[in-house]
Amino acid sequence: MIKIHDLFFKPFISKQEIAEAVKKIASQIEEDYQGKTPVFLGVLNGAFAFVAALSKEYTGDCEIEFTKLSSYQGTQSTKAVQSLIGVENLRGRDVIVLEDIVDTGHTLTKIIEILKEEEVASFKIATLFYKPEAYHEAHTLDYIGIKIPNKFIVGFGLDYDGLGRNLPEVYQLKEK
Ligand SMILES: O=P(O)(O)OC[C@H]1O[C@H](OP(=O)(O)OP(=O)(O)O)[C@H](O)[C@@H]1O
Ligand SMILES: Nc1nc2[nH]cnc2c(=O)[nH]1
Repeated sequence: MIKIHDLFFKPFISKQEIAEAVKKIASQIEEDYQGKTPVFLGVLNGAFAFVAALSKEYTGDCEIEFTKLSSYQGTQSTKAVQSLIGVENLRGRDVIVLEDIVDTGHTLTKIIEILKEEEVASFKIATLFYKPEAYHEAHTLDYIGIKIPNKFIVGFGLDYDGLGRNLPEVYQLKEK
């Protein structure tokens, strides 16, 4: 068990399980994008670890870009998702959005809205972690690493109030 700020977290997803999920997504994308050069669009800050891991497993040509939005404060999602960094130069490109986690889907919905405005050629969504019980948006997720229950997690890019992103495995909030 670990303590971050005021909360306790228990080990939940191991390094090996994460590595396997990343490899699975990389090979699915490779199969679907043969002969193409997709742009991996990482959603900062959380997706940095997933983008780094996935891009090292991906053997085809690809470009890597980042966008930054923010919806979480503490352990609660807020509805107000704001675009902070633009997504320039994506017009006509095959974009794959890389998310560390899809929870309520508010962040994703905003990103999709932006991608449509940018007139990309195509886009797909890849997420390392997915909370099906929390997701109520319409868009289908194309590549899913690991489905998890609707409980707050930290590690492998995901933070609790700024801390925990550097943990190499994932921890789940321990209920009192
Ligand atoms: O599906 P949702 O409920 O919108 O939650 C998913 C988003 O929440 C986290 O980002 P956050 O807004 O916490 O910013 P961060 O990546 O900088 O930590 C995560 O990285 C996703 O982008
Ligand atoms: N750290 C963290 N960020 C999130 N953003 C959406 N869901 C989560 C979660 O479970 N943990």
